[in-house]
Amino acid sequence: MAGAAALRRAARRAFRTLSNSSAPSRTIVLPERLLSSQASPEHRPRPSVSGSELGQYPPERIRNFSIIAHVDHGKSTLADRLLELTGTIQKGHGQPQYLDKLQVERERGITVKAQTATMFYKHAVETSESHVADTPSYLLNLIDTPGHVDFSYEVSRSLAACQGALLVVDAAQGVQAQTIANFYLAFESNLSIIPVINKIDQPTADPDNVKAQLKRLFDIDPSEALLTSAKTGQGLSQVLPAVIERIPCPPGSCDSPVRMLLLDSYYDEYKGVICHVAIVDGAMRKGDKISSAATGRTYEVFDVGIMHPELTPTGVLYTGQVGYVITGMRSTKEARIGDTLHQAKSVVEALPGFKPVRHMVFSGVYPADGSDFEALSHAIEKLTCNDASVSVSKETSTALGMGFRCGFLGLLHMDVFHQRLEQEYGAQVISTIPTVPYIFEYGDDSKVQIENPAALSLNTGKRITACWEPTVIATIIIPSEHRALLKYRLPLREIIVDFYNELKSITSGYATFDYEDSEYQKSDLVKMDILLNGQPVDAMATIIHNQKAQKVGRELVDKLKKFIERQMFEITIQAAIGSKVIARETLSAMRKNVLAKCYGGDITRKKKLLEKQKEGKKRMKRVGSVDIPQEAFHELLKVSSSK
Ligand SMILES: Nc1nc2c(ncn2[C@@H]2O[C@H](COP(=O)(O)OP(=O)(O)OP(=O)(O)O)[C@@H](O)[C@H]2O)c(=O)[nH]1
Repeated sequence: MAGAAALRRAARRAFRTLSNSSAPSRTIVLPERLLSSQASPEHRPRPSVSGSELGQYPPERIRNFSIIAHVDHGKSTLADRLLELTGTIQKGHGQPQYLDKLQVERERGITVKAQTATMFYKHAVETSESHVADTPSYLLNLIDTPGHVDFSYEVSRSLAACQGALLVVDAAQGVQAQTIANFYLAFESNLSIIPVINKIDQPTADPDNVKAQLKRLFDIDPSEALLTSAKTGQGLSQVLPAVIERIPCPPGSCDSPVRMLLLDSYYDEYKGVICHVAIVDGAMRKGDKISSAATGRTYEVFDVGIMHPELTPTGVLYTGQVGYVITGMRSTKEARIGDTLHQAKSVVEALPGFKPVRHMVFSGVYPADGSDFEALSHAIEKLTCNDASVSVSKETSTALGMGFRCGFLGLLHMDVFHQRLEQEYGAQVISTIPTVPYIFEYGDDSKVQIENPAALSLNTGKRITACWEPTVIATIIIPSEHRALLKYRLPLREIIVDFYNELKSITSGYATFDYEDSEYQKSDLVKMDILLNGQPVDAMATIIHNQKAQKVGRELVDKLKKFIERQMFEITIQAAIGSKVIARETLSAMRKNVLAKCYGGDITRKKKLLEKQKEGKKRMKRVGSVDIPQEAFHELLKVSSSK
């Protein structure tokens, strides 16, 4: 039987080899510098903005708005056009979706992180008496948000800094699942919603049909819809006037002590923790002392400014403005998202903050090489500064050593987190089978939430009396000629793998899907262990429905047999529930006498062959008795969740 350490080393190396060989090559795209001597004056970005300039924008001349939509309906492209229109970035800056700054966003073509940009815009107003055009200047804060359901937490946080939202809908696809979800997020936050029917340049665009959908589903007056093409620029000139005329200015008292909402934070290697804030009352200046309502700690304001669209120091931020502040915070544990920062020593009422995040999917994250644990720990700490919606706690696996149990908002979020760990911090990781949080109740009425199946001990002497699993309310839109909108309650476990892909494939890519978390439901669940040569591989334990266990167990061992390489000795692969083995496969040994064909006494040739055999032994030692490629975990999950 292989020792735990050997098993651990084996698993790590096998994962690393596989992940290296299967990793697609990636191109690093770095944001271009904006300033260009070629830019025409109206398109040249402002190199700096002074505090006195900012002081010319009282709340009445400020509008804070988000762009929300279903995935790919054109939010980031529309944001580009608005940034160009206001001269915030140079026209044809050569980098589409400018606000999608992360490498992972550029590679996947999706927004995962909400981004704010401050724009200055002169608004022409016709006065009723003289018809003379007046052009007061406005300060507009635009927040581009992600469309994918996993990142709706980013959307709801962004909306807290806004009084209005542009609800972008693709003119050909019409209202989709996330259009509905995002509409309700904005509606429940009491925001003024401006419908923007985008992509009207497409041959299949049908804006009238989309207007009818907006009326039917959200009671939006068709005359309120703006028709645009973020691609050709058609209709874009109406967007910012509508923002100014239809979205209210931010509330707040200019004369009160400063009070602001901490919207987001991230870690910069050179500057430390950078907090994005929305100033609700008063003003914040460089050198001021501010306190956190959550921790009570006081900090000095080292730098303050706006995102224009890069960090632009202004020395001050006034009521209603959105910008950044750099203090002496050392980690984002100090910068709690949703916290109220306020003038030190003043007593202020804390702002409502945000709903706590609910983690839908948990998975173990381990260093591919055990000696990299400290480096991985550092990388995770820095990345969670940038993505505070991930929960992290240390855990130890017999198979994989020391690592972390991380909670994510969904599978895409998990994937993106792993990719960012690799790309931004050079960490090579092994992730275990994602699982959902189950609740188990014991005979003594105690309950335990299980985020790692291996942690469910059946030998506590306590009898499990009930189990619950999380469910979601899924919304599926099938744009067939009858345009069906389906709503189902589904176990969360059933949708975390492949559900979306399968839905897309059976509807030829037309169906869209969104879900919101719902309550826990009672379920008949069991823990299934996978044993290799009699030793349970904790990282492969799963919790599944009892009635599926037999079938899934058989398929799991079958799959593993295909993944595990033959060794110099026999390997048994078993699936077991408690002490009962429900499926078993045997991988026969591979035998070879390397010197069998070596006649005569050529010692160098013999040596070579023996060296080669040593290599083989090394691999055997390395493997212990098990070779588990990373993909095996995902394949195993597919088996266990799709039956
Ligand atoms: N034809 C046409 N294509 C557009 C228009 N606006 C955006 N697109 C294209 O639609 C695709 C998606 O655009 P994005 O701006 O990335 O969409 P998004 O809503 O920000 O996407 P997520 O951030 O992933 O939710 C890109 O290929 C754009 O070039 C438009 O008005 N007309």
